[in-house]
Amino acid sequence: MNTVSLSTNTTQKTAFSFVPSSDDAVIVGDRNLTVEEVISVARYGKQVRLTDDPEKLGNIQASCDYIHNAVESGEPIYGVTTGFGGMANVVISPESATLLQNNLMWYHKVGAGKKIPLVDVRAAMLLRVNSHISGASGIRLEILKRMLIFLNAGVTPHVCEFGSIGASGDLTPLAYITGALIGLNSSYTVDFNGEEINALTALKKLNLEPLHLLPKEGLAMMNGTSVMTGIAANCVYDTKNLLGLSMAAHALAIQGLNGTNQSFHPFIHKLKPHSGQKWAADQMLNLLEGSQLVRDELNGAHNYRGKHPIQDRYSLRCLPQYMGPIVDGLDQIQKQIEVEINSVTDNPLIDLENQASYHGGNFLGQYIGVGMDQLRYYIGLLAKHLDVQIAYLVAPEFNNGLSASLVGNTDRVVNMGLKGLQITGNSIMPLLTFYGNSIADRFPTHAEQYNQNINSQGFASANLARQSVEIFQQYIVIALMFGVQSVDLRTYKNFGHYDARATLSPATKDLYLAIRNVVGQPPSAERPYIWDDNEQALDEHIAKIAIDIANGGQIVQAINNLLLSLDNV
Ligand SMILES: N[C@@H](Cc1ccc([N+](=O)[O-])cc1)C(=O)O
Repeated sequence: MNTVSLSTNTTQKTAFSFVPSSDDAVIVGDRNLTVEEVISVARYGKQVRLTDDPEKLGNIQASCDYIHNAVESGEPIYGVTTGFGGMANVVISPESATLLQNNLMWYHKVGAGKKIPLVDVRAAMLLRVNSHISGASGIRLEILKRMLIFLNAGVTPHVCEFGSIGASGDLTPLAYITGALIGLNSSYTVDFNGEEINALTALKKLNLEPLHLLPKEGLAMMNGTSVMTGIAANCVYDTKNLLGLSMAAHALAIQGLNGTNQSFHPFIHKLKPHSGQKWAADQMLNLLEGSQLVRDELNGAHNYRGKHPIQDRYSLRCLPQYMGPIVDGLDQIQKQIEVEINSVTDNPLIDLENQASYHGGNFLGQYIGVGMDQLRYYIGLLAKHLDVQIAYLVAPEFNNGLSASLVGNTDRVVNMGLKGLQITGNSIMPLLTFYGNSIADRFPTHAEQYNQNINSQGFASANLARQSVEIFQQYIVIALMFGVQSVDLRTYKNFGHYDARATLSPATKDLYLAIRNVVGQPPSAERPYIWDDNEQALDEHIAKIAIDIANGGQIVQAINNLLLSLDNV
């Protein structure tokens, strides 16, 4: 994957570098967009085209005509011939109707904090076009085309992390996108294929002239959920990868612990048939199939194991029951995000058929606010489970014969193995459960002259979700490193050599190899992943694995089948 980090002091980190893709373009307006398509554009440079359906395109112009006529006739329409928000009692004359829209940009140039990742802004632009393609917003086709020119050329407006309460949608973040698109002023900046330049210079380089917004157009651009939804689409995509990697880390740990496969028997899960639970059980069976390290008891055998209990502890035995609600919950979140992606989220909305316009509130980002609260909660649950599994692996009282802290060379008495690594993990896991706290229920009570008196905090919730995803990308690395060391040690204990390629299930062997590859340490029969403490700097391993995961590299590709199965939970 052609991605490198493009972070500066003031841009939040998320790997991205624009490389236009030669794959078929994503078409906006022919059918609903999926999260997958949004990602292909936002992260992987897939080109975007507008539908050529004449009716759709005609409706866009017709909605502009509707607004034009309303202004001419002085019809009262919110935000077109009135002021904004709690000042919607102010009457705006036809002469001031254009000024009103351009002024809207100015008093929303109030963003604070760091810039959000470019991939989130790219997703937001795609979603804004997709929202306007319905012809209910009164915005010119020319502006939609301009957003696609920006997307297809890798030109991305800078947007700040603070400034939206997710109530009128993302007013301020979208104002930054709009200001750059129309070249309102040279203080708007963009990332032009890796270079930071002002919006006016960017327009020149693209052979575009600055544009003046017409009545309703500023409001149509800013009044919506596109930025928070773009962030949410990126987050749900990453979280599904992380869910897959969590399953794979558990599969390594189960093999390291010499667990049984019996707890995943279809008979058990047929009798409690939640779809997420069944998915987790089936996938765990796939992940363990053919392993020489598990106790193969699918035939109903229960073998006494001396001092060890006859059945596994809960973090192994109840894995499908614990994972199930998380799997189902993420699926539900993705479905809701996809509805939001394909929604018209501004106000007022124009009903061409009846030549009417309606005042409503589709800009309220509550689905995203609540959805991202839940996503962070699920990440916390995933992290907690992995933390338990690591604790299980390092404790000789419980780990079925492995060394304390998974020390490789036990003859070197000063070796403490993965003890420090566990503590790093312990320092992260509580943060992730903390991030699981909700924010959608903590909104300010007096927002904007009491007009936006309920608000979703969807933008903040999505920004927190991105942070949680990035932290979890570090945490999963630690779980995977424990998994790799544990299967090497188990292989030695049961077979007298350290090369787990020979003993792992085929489904986890690829992942194991990808990890060994990324850290530059191929498997060997002579020694496990970590032998003596002073032979490697584990922080370098953490960084390498984390980058590979964030970029969707070979470690994520190694579990591709598992990830694909998530589409059919
Ligand atoms: N989402 C608001 C639009 C809006 C509200 C407030 C403001 N504002 O500037 O306070 C601007 C725009 C509505 O359609 O009612």
